[in-house]
Amino acid sequence: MIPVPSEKFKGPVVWVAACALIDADGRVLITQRPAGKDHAGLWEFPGGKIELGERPEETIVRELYEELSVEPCLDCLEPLTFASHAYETFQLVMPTYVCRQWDGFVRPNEGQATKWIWAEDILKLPLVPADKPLAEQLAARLPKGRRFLR
Ligand SMILES: Nc1nc2c([nH]c(=O)n2[C@@H]2O[C@H](COP(=O)(O)OP(=O)(O)OP(=O)(O)O)[C@@H](O)[C@H]2O)c(=O)[nH]1
Ligand SMILES: [Mg+2]
Repeated sequence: MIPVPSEKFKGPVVWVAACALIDADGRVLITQRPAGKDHAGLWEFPGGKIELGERPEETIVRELYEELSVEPCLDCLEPLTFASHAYETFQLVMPTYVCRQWDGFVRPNEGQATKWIWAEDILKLPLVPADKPLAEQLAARLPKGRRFLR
């Protein structure tokens, strides 16, 4: 069920871009928000706020390098879906991609925990509130057994 914002809700729209990296076996990278950030301790897909003048794909390339030292292939970012969620102070809109090709190895740069996990197991983690539909989409698109997108 999608939460409907109350009519009194006046918070700004915040645009964020996120990306599920998928490894050769079909596992998905998920990261834990570090202490000091909102939703600390909850799990999310790597990414961040879209800056002025950026395409969401460029945000992902920048954020994944800053946060994890990996460089996703810009042309390999495949749109998955988007999240829309009314937080208390802002309305999140978050285009979300998948990517299966990148340069480098995951090295968390912000002290955040990371996990490579099967899509269906993501739903067992405490997720940031907007992310449950994203995890459900991924679990639906990555078949069980051999887990390939198509
Ligand atoms: N990266 C990311 N942010 C998410 C997800 N789901 C979700 O609600 N958010 C929310 O989007 C907001 C912005 O994301 P962020 O904190 O990653 O932004 P950022 O990397 O630019 O961080 P900064 O503002 O500390 O530099 C946060 O309130 C975060 O909780 C998600 O799956 N990934
Ligand atoms: Mg971030």
